[in-house]
Amino acid sequence: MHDLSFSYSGQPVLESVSFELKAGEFAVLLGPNGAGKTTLFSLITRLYDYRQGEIRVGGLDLHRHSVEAHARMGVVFQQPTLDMDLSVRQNLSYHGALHGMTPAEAKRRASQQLTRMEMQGSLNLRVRHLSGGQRRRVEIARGLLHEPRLLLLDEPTVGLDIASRRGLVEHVHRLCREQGVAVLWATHLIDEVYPEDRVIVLHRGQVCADGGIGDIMAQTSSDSIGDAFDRLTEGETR
Ligand SMILES: Nc1ncnc2c1ncn2[C@@H]1O[C@H](COP(=O)(O)OP(=O)(O)OP(=O)(O)O)[C@@H](O)[C@H]1O
Repeated sequence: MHDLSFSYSGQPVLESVSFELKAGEFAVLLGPNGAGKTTLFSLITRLYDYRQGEIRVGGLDLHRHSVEAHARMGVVFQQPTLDMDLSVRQNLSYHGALHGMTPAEAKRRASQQLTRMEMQGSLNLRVRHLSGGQRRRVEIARGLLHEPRLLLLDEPTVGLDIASRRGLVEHVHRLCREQGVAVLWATHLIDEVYPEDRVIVLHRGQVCADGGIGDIMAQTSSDSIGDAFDRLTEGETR
């Protein structure tokens, strides 16, 4: 994205945000509450429209090629969006149908993605009967069903216990390595950052740092990544 700005009723929330992700890159969009992470996701997914700046997915401009650009991205929203009374299979089949897959193709891909998420045994279970961590994994499997180039996750570990949180962070890092999909993971939790991740720090609607952990520590003359974020966000990340 390039020079993206957005306001709610005249109140600026994003100011000239620019960054680019490469295939297979895991980028953490790190910012305290209210930094503008969800707003940024809402613009990429076109829940809101933007007038200033440009967003491209796989080279396609989101305004001019909306349908094709959306076919190239998978999204896990902050609030769960699975149908609780349908089975995992039915939730995934419906998503597959929306992306033009035949039932057989959707079934094959669902079983492949669920196996990757170590959830193959849950295909016929109702979502209501799954734990919070399992539901999140199903949402990720659904987000990857149509083989997008970009996977967006907005604070996907909210409400999960520590073990489920760690498991999910590990799973998505592995998927990113194995499938070459670019991942944009929004969070305010420093401990979800892996040493090799790229970190884009968003503070009050602006990107105030972008790079590897080592670069960001050097830029801020900090001894630890926690210290660096405190300096960049004036202590709002904790
Ligand atoms: N629909 C809206 N109308 C007006 N202001 C909004 C709206 N949604 C968000 N905001 C404001 O925009 C700013 C950015 O909010 P946003 O939800 O994008 O931040 P965030 O980084 O995702 O925070 P969180 O971690 O709490 O989800 C906040 O000041 C918020 O109050």
